[in-house]
Amino acid sequence: MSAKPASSAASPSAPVKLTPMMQQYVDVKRGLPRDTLLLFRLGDFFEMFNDDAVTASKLIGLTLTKRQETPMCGVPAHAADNYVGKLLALGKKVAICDQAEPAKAGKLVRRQLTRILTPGTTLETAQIDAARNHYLCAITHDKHGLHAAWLDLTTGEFKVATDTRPENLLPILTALDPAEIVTPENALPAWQNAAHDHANPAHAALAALAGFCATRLVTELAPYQFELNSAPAAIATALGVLNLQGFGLENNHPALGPAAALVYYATENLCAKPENLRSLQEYRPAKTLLLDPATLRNLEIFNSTRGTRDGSLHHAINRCATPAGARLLERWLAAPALDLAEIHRRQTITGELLAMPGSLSALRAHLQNIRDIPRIIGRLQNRLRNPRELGGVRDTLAQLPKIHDALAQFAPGTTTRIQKEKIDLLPELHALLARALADELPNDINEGNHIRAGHDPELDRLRALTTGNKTWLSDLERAEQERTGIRSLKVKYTGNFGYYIEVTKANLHLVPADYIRRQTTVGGERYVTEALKQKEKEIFHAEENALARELVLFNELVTAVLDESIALVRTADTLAELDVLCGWAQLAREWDYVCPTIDETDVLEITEGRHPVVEQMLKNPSAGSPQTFVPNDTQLSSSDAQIALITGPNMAGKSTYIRQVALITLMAQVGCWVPAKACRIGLVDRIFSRVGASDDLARGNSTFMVEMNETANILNNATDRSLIILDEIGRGTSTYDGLSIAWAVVEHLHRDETRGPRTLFATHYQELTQLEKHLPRMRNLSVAVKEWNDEIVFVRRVVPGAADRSYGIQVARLAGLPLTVIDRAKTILEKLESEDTDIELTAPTPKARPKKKITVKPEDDAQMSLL
Ligand SMILES: Nc1ncnc2c1ncn2[C@@H]1O[C@H](COP(=O)(O)OP(=O)(O)OP(=O)(O)O)[C@@H](O)[C@H]1O
Repeated sequence: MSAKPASSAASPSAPVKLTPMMQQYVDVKRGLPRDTLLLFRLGDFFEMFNDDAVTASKLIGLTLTKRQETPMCGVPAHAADNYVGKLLALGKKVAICDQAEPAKAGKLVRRQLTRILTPGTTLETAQIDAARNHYLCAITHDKHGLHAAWLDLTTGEFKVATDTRPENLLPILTALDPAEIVTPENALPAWQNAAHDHANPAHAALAALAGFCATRLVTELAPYQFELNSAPAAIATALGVLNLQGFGLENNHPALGPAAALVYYATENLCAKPENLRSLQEYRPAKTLLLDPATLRNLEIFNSTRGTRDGSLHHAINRCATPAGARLLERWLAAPALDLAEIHRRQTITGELLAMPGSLSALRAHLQNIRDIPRIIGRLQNRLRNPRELGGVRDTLAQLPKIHDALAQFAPGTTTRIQKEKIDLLPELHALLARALADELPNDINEGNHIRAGHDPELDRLRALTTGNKTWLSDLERAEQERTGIRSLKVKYTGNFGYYIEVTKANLHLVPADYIRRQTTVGGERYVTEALKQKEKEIFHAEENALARELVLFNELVTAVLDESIALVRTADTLAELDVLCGWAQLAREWDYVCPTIDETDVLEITEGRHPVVEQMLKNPSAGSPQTFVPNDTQLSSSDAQIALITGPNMAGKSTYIRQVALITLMAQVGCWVPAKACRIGLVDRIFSRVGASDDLARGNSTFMVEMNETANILNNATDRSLIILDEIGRGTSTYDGLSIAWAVVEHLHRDETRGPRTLFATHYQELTQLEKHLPRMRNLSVAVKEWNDEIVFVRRVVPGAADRSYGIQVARLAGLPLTVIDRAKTILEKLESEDTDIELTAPTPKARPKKKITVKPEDDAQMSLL
């Protein structure tokens, strides 16, 4: 970790002599990085001191107190997870220092740092979203390109990637949405500086890289942690292998540097080697459909523009019953494989599931009861152990035979049935857990009572002692009541006092001589006897012994589960896949989806396509009555109808149409069925989009600059296999500049004689429609509206041919603009459209008169004359 020492816990101005406990605190704190808050266990609380206490109290509203001038605040130990979760969500790092032995009166308890929780390395259930992957990512950049590694510590997924062009890796990194990024010290400021240096040929890529880091928590490590020389050995040790050749990785793979940094950082934070790393895979951009960062955002793949999951594509096509399924769907959408066989396999399974609705619903019902095995195993392997996790394994294993039976309903030989072979029932492990674990399981191992009676004779014996002793106590109470004649006499227990006999004031004169007085209370006196003291020792001893025995048995069960971890995780992976595909089958049934044909051709043909998200929203609106989505066709091909230029009134449905084509393409390429009557798509290598206005003022980029950056990225990186959707390019500047840019962009996309990227271009620049005559692979489409009494009715139909006008004023009226403004706009429009340019001005006088026409000399450019 960046070895910046923490500020001393003691105030520098007052070199006070510290108590032994505070000295212990200061010693732990001194070893931590400066930005880490230390939670220090004191009995039932975790306390924070000094600056940490001030910071945390402000951030999460804890009450700040002072003890001997030391600011402090605390959280109850049993609720610490929630408070830590809040701090992590705010981008803080939290170190946990726990008691390493039971507290004994008058003796300083030994304490030790048990783990450092950071947004990217925490494993606690309360601190992570069950339905989302949780990545920690490390990146370096040098003259050979961008090198990255990412790790989901909750499941052990570990990958590396390298590319000479950062823009080829930023799509996947953005899609992974890491909770924390690790970089070498000072790398980020260098990228930020280079990003502003336009003379630097890599400046655009570095700007994008700096932009990717800007919104995330970045942790800096010393550059030597990224050293390539020592990396392979360090990684091999973490993975428990001799070398990395088995993973197809050469020792000089430049992403091993970042991978080694991740291993180091994870080890530091877990305060132990991460035990759930098993393999390291290489991600290759050329093998996946790339979705640019802008496209992920614009097409609302994982989050809607409002920042919610609701309204995203992931949300619309996620019908998973388990969190592991939802996470797999997220991974599939982040990196759709360009692998026809794999796409067809998923499509086929979906079809087979869909064909047997009864078996499908049975299967889904059983999947509902599956617990999150990959994360349970991850926590067990990394020392986060509690009885409920084991219960999760038991309950999941109990479901497997039912899932097996449900899969057996499908015809032998079907791909669906093949999944059955991949499910390991692990009957012995299930029998052991079912026999050993109690029905109701506590979350805290120290509560005991998680082992079922009858599983272990020794535990049963110890428990009988405890119960026997408790009976002895009630017998004692009765006997003493009789002996003393005090009917209100009670034998009681408190945590800090132990067992005692309580006698009320009125009866004190009846207390026998052998009672030893221990305490006076408001209502009476508390006594002990020699026999009671003796019994107390026995009880404590028996309880302690029973708990210790339970711990031994619990650890044996954990070992038994971890011995099968590979089979368990493999089975869990199969179940997650089945879950996604069952969900898709359900989705296809609910929304009448079709299985698309995916091949190597260059076409994109959709019959009666619908927007998967808008369709669902219209049907189930949060307010108002349900509406039906109007389907539309699409015919594109890189060698024929390559560019579709879509014109039409505002609000007609242009944006919806072009987005629906992109979303259907993405869905088809992850293997999902699609909202259409028929669909055929030649594999797409990248989906680009330039949609709507967004600015990046914080990083000094105006709306127009962002638009042009995104357009530049498209023109520089699109191939014949790409799909491009462009929405109103050039809108962010003056009309003529914008029109000229849009014009040139269309020409550029059409520049190759024979083929080009399949493109949908929505625009209000009516003038562009004339390009159809000159660009053979361009087609005009428009979204039809009906006109009635100077009003328009949206019919949402995409038809061949250009729109005749924009109907902007009619739409403005629908939007509620004052009628005076509408009337005035109409007058101006009529004048602008007529030969008469003399517009009578109303106050206040505009500074410039609107120009009416573009005047282009015919000799300027043959095509420009079209204007
Ligand atoms: N095919 C359709 N069926 C039903 N409703 C649709 C359809 N297409 C679009 N809509 C509805 O129309 C609204 C406007 O669509 P959209 O934003 O695509 O219009 P637009 O032509 O791009 O408008 P502008 O040019 O003003 O940006 C959408 O919010 C959606 O609710």
